This record gives sequence, structure tokens and C-alpha cells, in this order.
Amino acid sequence: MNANSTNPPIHRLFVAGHRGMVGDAICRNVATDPSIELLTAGREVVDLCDAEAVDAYYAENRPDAVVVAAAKVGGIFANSQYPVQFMSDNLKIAVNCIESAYRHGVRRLLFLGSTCIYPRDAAQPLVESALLSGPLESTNEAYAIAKIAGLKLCQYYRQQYGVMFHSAMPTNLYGPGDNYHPENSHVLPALLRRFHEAKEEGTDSVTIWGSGSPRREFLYVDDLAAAVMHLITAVEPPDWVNVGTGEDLTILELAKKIAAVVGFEGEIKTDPTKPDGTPRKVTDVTRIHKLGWRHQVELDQGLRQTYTSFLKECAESTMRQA
Ligand SMILES: NC(=O)C1=CN([C@@H]2O[C@H](COP(=O)(O)OP(=O)(O)OC[C@H]3O[C@@H](n4cnc5c(N)ncnc54)[C@H](OP(=O)(O)O)[C@@H]3O)[C@@H](O)[C@H]2O)C=CC1
Ligand SMILES: C[C@H]1O[C@H](OP(=O)(O)OP(=O)(O)OC[C@H]2O[C@@H](n3cnc4c(=O)[nH]c(N)nc43)[C@H](O)[C@@H]2O)[C@@H](O)[C@@H](O)C1=O
Repeated sequence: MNANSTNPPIHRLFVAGHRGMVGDAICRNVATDPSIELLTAGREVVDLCDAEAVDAYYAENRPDAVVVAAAKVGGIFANSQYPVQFMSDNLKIAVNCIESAYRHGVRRLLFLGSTCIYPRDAAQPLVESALLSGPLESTNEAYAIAKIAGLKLCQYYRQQYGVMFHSAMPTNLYGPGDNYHPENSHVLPALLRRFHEAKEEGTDSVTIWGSGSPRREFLYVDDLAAAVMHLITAVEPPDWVNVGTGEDLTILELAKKIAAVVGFEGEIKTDPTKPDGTPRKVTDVTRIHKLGWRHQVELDQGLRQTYTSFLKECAESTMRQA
């Protein structure tokens, strides 16, 4: 993993947000490299919204690298309902994690944003240079502004102080350890659970939100974890880079795939009273491909793996629904 011979290797990596879907996948990836000592701390140890607590954690634990995979995260409904928390928590987490990293001599920091930073009507596929070229999608504007602030703060630290702080912009993610809350979650875990429960209960139909026509791209979370470790060990990474598959499909097509994986054979209905959000989000992955990373898990395979994990999480009562 630390294959980059011109870059000093990472010794002590702090993964902020290690109990989340992404943080956990990064920990799985890092566990395969015995040369890296993994540092983790749940919210009960350090509330990342608390500047003093974050500073004290860095002072005591002395990471030389940090991945900021902690955030207030949710789907279209949660983002629209709680814009205050989505902006305020995410601004604090970004500023605290980045500023303390600089104060305590962290050598490498990777901040995770999201493709919702790009303007709602940006040309597709989304290129990195589309940032700040137009208005944002209203359903996740608060979250997007906080993420833009985080990526810009990394860019400014790098520019002003010469530290290697940079960002990745993942597309919509899915995989083991996702949040399966019926309302607050993202579309993929929400539908996996809804189709599963409909099949278990023998229900005739399942309703999906919106028109079913928005297009989205989905990346398996272990592929993102590999990209994170690739970027954080790269010699001259870009200030921010898209991480995705470059392939999208409609929400109705996604729903049909999930129904097939789960074995639900009833009718799929749409609910136009619910918001569609951004009409299309698919990343241009030219830049990350040039850096030497490509996704490995195709959607059909990833869906099967995720459903297997979901069944295990249900059986072991570890299913997250916050
Ligand atoms: N999921 C997706 O589709 C996408 C995610 N991303 C980005 O990837 C990153 C990880 O997302 P994901 O893993 O899905 O999210 P999760 O909600 O699964 O995990 C987020 C983690 O952050 C922790 N956290 C949140 N607030 C605090 C806090 N104040 N103090 C300490 N810990 C905190 C949570 O802890 P706790 O369990 O205690 O709440 C949780 O473990 C985020 O930056 C997100 O913006 C980007 C694009 C798409
Ligand atoms: C990762 C990304 O995630 C969010 O953006 P989003 O892509 O719009 O999020 P979503 O996954 O919630 O919805 C995708 C589409 O799917 C439709 N949809 C159908 N049925 C359900 C459903 O049952 N639940 C949900 N959540 N959506 C549904 C839904 O109406 C929409 O058209 C942002 O929070 C943003 O901040 C962000 O970064």
C-alpha cells in the first residue's frame, strides 16, 4: 500500500468516522498493511464538532496522516429536513479536523466531500472544474456548501503552508455497514430494505420516491476505500478528484435490479409527490483513472454482496438505522 517510494510511508493513520460505512471500509483496507498503525476514536471519545476535544486528541495520539470520513450524512429527505445540522456539523468537523492536523504536524490529510458539490445543472459527466460554476441543488445545498468549504480549506492550507492536504469527491456509495433508516438513508439501502420487507411480508407492491427517472451512479464502498489509500499515498495528488465508476442508471432501473437481487416479484410504483433532487449525477473519472485507480466491483455484483451483508447485519442485530 505504501508502494510510493518517493513518498515517506504513513505510520499512524487516524480514520475519523471509523464506525461509518466508509470509515469501516477504510479500516478493512488498512488492516491488510501491517506497517500502518490505525488510530480510531468514536464520538464518545472525541466529538469532532468540539474544537478543543479534537485538538487534545491529535496532541495525545500524534497521527502523521488523517482521513476525514466523519460527517453528518443522509439521503435526500434528511438533507432537506435538517439543513442546519448538515451545514453546521459538517463545517465544524471539517474545520476542526483540518486545522488541528496542521497545528500538530500531520503530513497527509485526505478530506471526503461528495459529488453534490457540483452545480445542479452542470454538464454531465461531472468534471472537477465544474466546481462553483453555477447554483447548487436545493435539497442538499447546506451539506454541499459545508463540503465545498472543507475542500477549499484543504486547498488553501496546501497553497499557503505547503502541506499535503487534499480531497476526494465520491459519487453515491453503498455496501456493508450502510445506514438502513427508512427515511434518512440514501436510495440504495432504503430500497434494499423496503424490497426485503415487502418480500418477507408478502406485499404486492413497493413504492419508490419521486418519478424514478433521475439518474445516479453507485460505487461499492471497498472500491472507494482503495481509492482513498491510493490518493493519500500519491506523490502529487490534485486538490480534489472525482471517485466513481463513470456509469449511471435511472432510479427505476436501480429499483428493478434490487428487486431481482432480493427476489421481490411484485409491482414497483412511483410517488411523484416526493422530490427527485438532481436530475443526473455521473462523474467524469478521467483524472482518477490517470492516477492509476479504477473501480473493481460492478453494480450487479456489489448489490449481491450488499444484500448478503444486509441479511447478516439483520441476523446479528447490527443493522444501522440512525
Ligand atoms: N454514503 C454516501 O453515499 C456518500 C458519502 N460521502 C462522504 O463519505 C464520508 C463517510 O460517509 P458514510 O460512511 O456514508 O457516513 P456514515 O453516516 O456511515 O458515517 C459517518 C461517521 O461519522 C461519524 N460522526 C459524525 N459526526 C460526528 C461527530 N460530531 N463526532 C465524531 N464522529 C462523528 C459518525 O459517528 P456516529 O456513528 O457516532 O454517528 C459515523 O461513524 C462523509 O464525509 C460523506 O460525506 C460522499 C459521497 C457519498
Ligand atoms: C450521496 C448524495 O446523496 C444525496 O443526494 P441524492 O443522490 O439525491 O440522494 P438519495 O440517495 O437520497 O436519492 C437519490 C434518488 O433516489 C430517489 N429515491 C427513490 N426512493 C427513495 C427512497 O426510498 N429513499 C431515498 N433516500 N431516495 C429515494 C430520490 O427521490 C432521488 O431521486 C444527498 O444527500 C447528497 O448530499 C449526497 O451526497
